[in-house]
Amino acid sequence: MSNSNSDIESGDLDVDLDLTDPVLASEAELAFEGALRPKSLEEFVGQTRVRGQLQLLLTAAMLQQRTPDHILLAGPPGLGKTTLAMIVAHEGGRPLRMSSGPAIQHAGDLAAILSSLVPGEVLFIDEIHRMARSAEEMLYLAMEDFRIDIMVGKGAGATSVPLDLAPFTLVGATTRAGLLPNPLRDRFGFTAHLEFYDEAELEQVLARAASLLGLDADREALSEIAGRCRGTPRIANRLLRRVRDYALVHPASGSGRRGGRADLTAVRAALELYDVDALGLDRLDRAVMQIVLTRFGGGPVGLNTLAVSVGEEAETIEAVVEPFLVRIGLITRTPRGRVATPAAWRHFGLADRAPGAAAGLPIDDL
Ligand SMILES: Nc1ncnc2c1ncn2[C@@H]1O[C@H](COP(=O)(O)OP(=O)(O)OP(=O)(O)O)[C@@H](O)[C@H]1O
Repeated sequence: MSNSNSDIESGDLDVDLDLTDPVLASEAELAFEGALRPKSLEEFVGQTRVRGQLQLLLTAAMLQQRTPDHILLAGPPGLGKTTLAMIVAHEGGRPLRMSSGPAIQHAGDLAAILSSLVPGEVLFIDEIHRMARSAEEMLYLAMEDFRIDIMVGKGAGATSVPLDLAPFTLVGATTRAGLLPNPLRDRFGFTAHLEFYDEAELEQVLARAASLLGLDADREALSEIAGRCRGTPRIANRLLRRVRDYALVHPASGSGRRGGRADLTAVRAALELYDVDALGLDRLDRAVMQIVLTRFGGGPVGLNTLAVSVGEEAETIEAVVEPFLVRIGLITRTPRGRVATPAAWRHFGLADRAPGAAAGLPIDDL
């Protein structure tokens, strides 16, 4: 994909309300996202520990002239797993094949991919926890011995024919590392757990994206977006684009710049329009919190009940919504379900309805 500014700018002013789901993102959003992907570990912002570990792994492989060990990237969506897989291929000058767990529903799907890999190729399997069990078992042997056994024929006459594969590096990505069977997890030479980004790192991501977009953005404008993007670069970049739209439509007076300037006023107005609150909660986050607080009196609420109540997949709640709500201290996970914290009651202006409030307890003591 080309990385020129004109390519990035060609998808102007499409309106996309979804800020978290990559599947539902418009084509223009995906093109925009792709154009902003860092191409090297040096350009990749944050995740310092993981970057250092990956750098070591790739350099050692290069010095020994072998394919790097298999790598598992775990963490919530939008933190850079696909980007890192591309960097692993790019840094080593290796070709990259991309697939995903849901696309591998039979061992034959995987055999077709594995048998056509060229030596040294990087195979990226996104959502690897959703691959069919039969394919998973084929992958064990492929990862360990670069070999698979293909079954020929059926019933009593079936025989297994070994097939040697070209050496390759598997990069698996998952939002649910806990769902991977141990034999698969153990075959990765390195597992990276990606963390949410802090605000300083997100400001760097945003400054880079603004410069690639040719957008004149104030430091305080970027800092405001950084505080509202759920610790996630993908959301940071999408919010920046909405802010750019706003600045285009409402150019700041006297800026003298075509397309306007992204200042604090533009950021606040754009984020209000798109329903992103001061903590970065979007509509789904708020719907989840409202259910916990008002329908279940603060909890505990089980994951499935929560998912049904907001009309979402339990997996989306668990992988996308919950980690962020836990991280910013609005809910805690207990063995009996999700429970709202005092901070949640306060954030939603419901402190007087919190359990114990009627007895006059201060909210922090609840
Ligand atoms: N560390 C980073 N520095 C700069 N930009 C980043 C970084 N991490 C992610 N991004 C940006 O965020 C966007 C989303 O990243 P990416 O697609 O790699 O996330 P992901 O973890 O693979 O998400 P998913 O699990 O949904 O596939 C990319 O366009 C990329 O530009």
